[in-house]
Amino acid sequence: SMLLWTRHSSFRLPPGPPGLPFFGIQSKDLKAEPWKTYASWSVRFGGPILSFRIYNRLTIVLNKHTAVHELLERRAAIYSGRPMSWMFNVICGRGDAVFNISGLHPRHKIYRRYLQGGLNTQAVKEYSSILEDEVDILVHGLRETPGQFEQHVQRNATAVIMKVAFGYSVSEDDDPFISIANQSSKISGWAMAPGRWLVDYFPILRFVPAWFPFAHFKRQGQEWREILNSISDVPHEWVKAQIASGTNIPSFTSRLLRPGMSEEEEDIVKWCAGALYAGAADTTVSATISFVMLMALHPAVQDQARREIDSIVDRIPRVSDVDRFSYLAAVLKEVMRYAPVGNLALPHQVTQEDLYLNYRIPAGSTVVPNIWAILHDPELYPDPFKFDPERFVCGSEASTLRSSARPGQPDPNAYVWGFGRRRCPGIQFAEPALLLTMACILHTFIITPESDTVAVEFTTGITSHIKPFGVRFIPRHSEF
Ligand code: HEM
Repeated sequence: SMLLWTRHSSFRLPPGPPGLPFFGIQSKDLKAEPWKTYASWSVRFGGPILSFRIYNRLTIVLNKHTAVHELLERRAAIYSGRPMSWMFNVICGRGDAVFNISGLHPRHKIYRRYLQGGLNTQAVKEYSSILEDEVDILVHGLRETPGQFEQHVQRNATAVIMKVAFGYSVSEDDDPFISIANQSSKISGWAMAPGRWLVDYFPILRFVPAWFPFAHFKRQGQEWREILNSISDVPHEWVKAQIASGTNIPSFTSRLLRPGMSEEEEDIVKWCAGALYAGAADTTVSATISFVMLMALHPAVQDQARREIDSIVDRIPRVSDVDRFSYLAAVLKEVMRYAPVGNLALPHQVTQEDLYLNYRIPAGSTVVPNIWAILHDPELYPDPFKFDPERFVCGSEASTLRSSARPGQPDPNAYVWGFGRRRCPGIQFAEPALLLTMACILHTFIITPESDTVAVEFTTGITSHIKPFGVRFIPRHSEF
């Protein structure tokens, strides 16, 4: 096929499992924690990078930090694409979304500029009161109904990003914007499921007319396209109506909208605001859940973090305090290392044929960075399955959030946010937001497991977290 044709054809592809003729590797083989499967293939087949096929599409997995730095960062000019999903991008019409658009498309640069403008340190200061109001609601919820811990964390993440993106206040239950957002991410998950849609592998099928007996995918795709289009307009139109009636509160969208904007410019604002929800909701929830579970399992770490917070503030922490919590910053790094939110980041696509360590990387291959394997590489992180924030404690009083890790143990921030031109644009927002949540929870509660015997297991998905087990939130003070 086109994909495997190459001018470096005398060089071998990276090693990997051959899979079945025609089918290649089947998606069911990658159902549970595929990052661990990929890491084990590196041992079995040898070498820091692997390749395997699903139908006719080649995936290259990067299991070593050296490969990730060399390819996704140093050679970012040709490694910043996204794999083409015919079902999702073309038939469902989502190709212009920030996450899906090619890094070579001129719009990608504009998106990144808008996102950086709306999520930098200065902008985050303007969102402080949103974060603080919402974390107070979270802490109150944990006090009232600790058994619904996951729902409280989910509500918090959603409410924060809806207010930041659109100035919209989420209501108590059955919020229409939340059901829209959930519907959209559910459909996206189905439409992007690898191996599910033959048209992703044999794009010629997209020309099959929708009435054709086996063209279920096409009728399904057209239906999803209409739903996705109409629901991504809802919050945007809501902001415009608020602005028109003079009742809007400042948000990412309202700051960028100007009278007389072209349709094209408005479309860009809409896709960027939509990406905020998609980028922030599940990631923040995963990190927070893993943090709570790890605190329940590691009381000494929990105590030390709380002593630091108590020594700095004698009230509920605020955004302006979080830079001073250096041990807590080390805890966050270790949570993200031990339980990475995105174990495989998002797949990149290489847009030109390349050669690495004498392996050929054909143009169009999907390139998957195995962040989990890197963060559990014993050469970088001795005893990698041990949870230990001391790895990242610098010793100096002046150490801050952005200080680098102790020599020898690289800062996980170099990996957990992805790579090169596609690196997460939400870091400067996500870090203080997470530190605030962590500090407020530890200030208010002591977290203990309900049972002495709990096994640490992880969920599988684009994001992953420790599977919640029963925990108690024991209040340290009575409310006011
Ligand atoms: C714990 C929190 C978070 C983690 C671990 C995280 C991680 C990531 C990762 C791994 C990627 C893919 C990078 C790549 O392709 O190499 C990504 C992309 C992205 N993230 Fe985040 N993220 C987090 C929070 C956020 C937040 C809060 C926002 C927005 C407010 C956000 C917005 C985005 C966007 C828009 C992209 C797509 C960038 C592109 O395709 O060019 N993320 N993130």
